[in-house]
Amino acid sequence: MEAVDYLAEERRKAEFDVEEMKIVWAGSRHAYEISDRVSRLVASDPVFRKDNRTMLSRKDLFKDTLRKAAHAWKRIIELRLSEEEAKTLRFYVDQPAYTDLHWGMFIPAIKGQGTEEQQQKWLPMAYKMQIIGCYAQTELGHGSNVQGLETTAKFDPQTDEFVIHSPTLTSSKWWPGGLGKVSTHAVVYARLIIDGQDHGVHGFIVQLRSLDDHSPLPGITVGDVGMKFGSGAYNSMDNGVLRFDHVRIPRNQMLMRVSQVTREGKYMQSDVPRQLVYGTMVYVRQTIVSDASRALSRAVCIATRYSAVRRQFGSQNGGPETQVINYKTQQSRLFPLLASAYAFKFVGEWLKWLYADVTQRLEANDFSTLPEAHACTAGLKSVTTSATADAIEECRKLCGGHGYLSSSGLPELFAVYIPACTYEGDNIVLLLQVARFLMKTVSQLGSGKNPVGTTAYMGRVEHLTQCNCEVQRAEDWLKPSVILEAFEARAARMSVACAKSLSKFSNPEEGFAELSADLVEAAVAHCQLIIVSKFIEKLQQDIPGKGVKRQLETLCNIYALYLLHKHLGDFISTGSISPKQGALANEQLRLLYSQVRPSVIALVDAFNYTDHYLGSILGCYDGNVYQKLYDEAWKDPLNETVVPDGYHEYIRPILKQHIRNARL
Ligand SMILES: CCCCCCCC/C=C\CCCCC/C=C/C(=O)SCCNC(=O)CCNC(=O)[C@H](O)C(C)(C)COP(=O)(O)OP(=O)(O)OC[C@H]1O[C@@H](n2cnc3c(N)ncnc32)[C@H](O)[C@@H]1OP(=O)(O)O
Ligand SMILES: Cc1cc2nc3c(=O)[nH]c(=O)nc-3n(C[C@H](O)[C@H](O)[C@H](O)COP(=O)(O)OP(=O)(O)OC[C@H]3O[C@@H](n4cnc5c(N)ncnc54)[C@H](O)[C@@H]3O)c2cc1C
Repeated sequence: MEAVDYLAEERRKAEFDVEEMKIVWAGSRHAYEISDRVSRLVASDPVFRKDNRTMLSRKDLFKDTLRKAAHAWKRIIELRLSEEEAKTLRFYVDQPAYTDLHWGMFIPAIKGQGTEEQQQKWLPMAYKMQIIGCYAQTELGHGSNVQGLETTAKFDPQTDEFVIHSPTLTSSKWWPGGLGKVSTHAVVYARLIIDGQDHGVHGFIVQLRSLDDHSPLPGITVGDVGMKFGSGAYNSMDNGVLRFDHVRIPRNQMLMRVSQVTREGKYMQSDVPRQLVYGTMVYVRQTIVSDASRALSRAVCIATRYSAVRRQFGSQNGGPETQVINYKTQQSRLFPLLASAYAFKFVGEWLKWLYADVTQRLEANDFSTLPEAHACTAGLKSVTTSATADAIEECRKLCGGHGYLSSSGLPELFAVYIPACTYEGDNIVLLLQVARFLMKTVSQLGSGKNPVGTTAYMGRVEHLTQCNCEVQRAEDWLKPSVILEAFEARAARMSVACAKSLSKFSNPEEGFAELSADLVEAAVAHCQLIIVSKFIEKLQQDIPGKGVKRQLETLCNIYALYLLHKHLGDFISTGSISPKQGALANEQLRLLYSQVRPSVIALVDAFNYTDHYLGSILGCYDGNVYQKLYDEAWKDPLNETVVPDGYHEYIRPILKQHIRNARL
């Protein structure tokens, strides 16, 4: 059999209806149709070509990004694309650009923190891209500690203006995407100072560049922070540095939904919580969870298809060697990642719902679910991005040597993805926020206030800290109630243990710092419980299509039992399960790998990714890997000449040195 036929043969083995699974993956038939149409539109447009991206110089890459962003905007207008279609277009264009921050943070910041009047003034211009904005929060000296920002906004009652200033080197804004070379405006986070009194960090709309010739306005120093990790990758983005030298803006450019400054310089707070100033981050963290499933599914699609094509060892009587996907070690590394991609997809959908719900409540001045929304977005952002970053690297290794080639698509995907563990909140810092939320929840148990939402399980803490797992045979691990209780017991016991240890410290903050590593582990256990439980909830829905639900059940079990195996120490040391039950879970996991094996190619086909989007020779749909790798090699600039540039200067003199030496 030719390499090109391997995937066709695999597709024949699928035990479910792939077309129906495509709809489940997309979220709805409507979303599937949009995704399918727009991905083909992008793939067939030469402006969106990206196969040469990693070869471009920084300047050429940046100009290419500007061209793509302008072309995308033109197509959005010409084709009258809806918001959903435009977002899908951005996703398939697959090149980080200033527009991500304009649409993803600048506009949401004004929507979430601006008054009605401010929204009416700024949003129409932003929607038409008559102004382009970014989100300027982080500084050279402070990122995680938002309260520690140094930029100042002093109110000048004489002129009814704020004076924005960078008092120190460390107060220089540093990192904001789109700031370096493109943004005309920014939402700038600065300390509000009135009459010498510091009112903490607030958001201000500041114009940075002229709308006529794009030059920085007086008092503004702005530029790009420089090359980042990897070739291509996030270097298409102009992450920027910005300093203010007493820049004046009108008073009405402070975002005033949360607090206001009057003409007389009086500081007033609305009855909305101060934390709404952080609202844009909650919004973006929620979108990052869905992005994790996209990046992970892309890497998994590449590694799965290649693993079915690649053969090593095991040839019998001159027959073909074994497909590497049939090695149990390959399966135990790859299949949990496939299951994780589906798990992150469904938890991302749920988080989107949670965010919509909290937004609706906020509009009605109900702030009760804000702390949970913060904890869920922070925790799930952290857990899904860390797992995805590790998984992309694992997929590279699963593809052996060829995974290290740029044309595999994996090195660039890794380089572009890993900052997700840092931006929108360093993952450890965010898990500590979840831990604070959990410790608060535990401390309130027994106070008559029942925990709700994702911490509702804590309401059964007495049972969960005493219950015994009922598993006696491997197949008992297939019961959703058994899996759920094991994950709930582990999470509850880890939180309770941390709370007990904390109570021994006379200074709770000192205790929190001392125990922070354990607290992070408790937070991870809680977040993994959320992901597992949302996957199980998804399966309670009506899911049509032959064999679709069954495949999803298998994936859900793989995801849960893989986590259980990986964190066996937690489960056993908390007494949530016994060592024997841990061994039975692993036995069941092996059986599940065999069960899902015939369908794995179809399960990655269900992502419905075009070859253009995947950007990988190893992952192409037809599986014609070797011919494509061979052809691609000859396109490298080094192969433009047979004898390389530099031969006469640097190679020939070495090769000929014996002649020179002989003459001496
Ligand atoms: C191959 C091509 C592929 C292309 C792929 C491209 C993909 C592109 C996808 C996406 C694009 C994304 C682009 C990303 C751009 C990045 C942007 C940024 O990074 S913006 C900057 C983000 N910065 C941070 O996240 C900073 C992190 N720090 C904080 O959030 C906070 O300071 C804190 C650490 C959470 C809190 O610190 P602190 O302890 O000082 O807290 P306080 O401020 O005192 O507040 C304490 C109380 O407030 C509650 N709280 C905190 N945060 C929130 C919140 N966000 N919402 C609600 N409540 C909050 C906290 O719980 C405390 O409550 P109580 O205990 O007092 O009740
Ligand atoms: C590609 C990229 C794009 C970005 N885009 C933007 C943007 O558009 N706008 C913007 O404003 N910002 C942006 N940022 C900045 C980003 O939000 C910050 O880098 C991020 O919040 C982390 O902050 P930091 O750099 O200060 O890390 P630090 O907080 O300095 O982290 C350094 C180390 O210290 C640890 N640490 C810090 N605090 C604690 C603690 N309390 N307890 C335990 N450990 C701790 C961290 O875990 C980490 O290991 C971007 C960053 C990147 C990389």
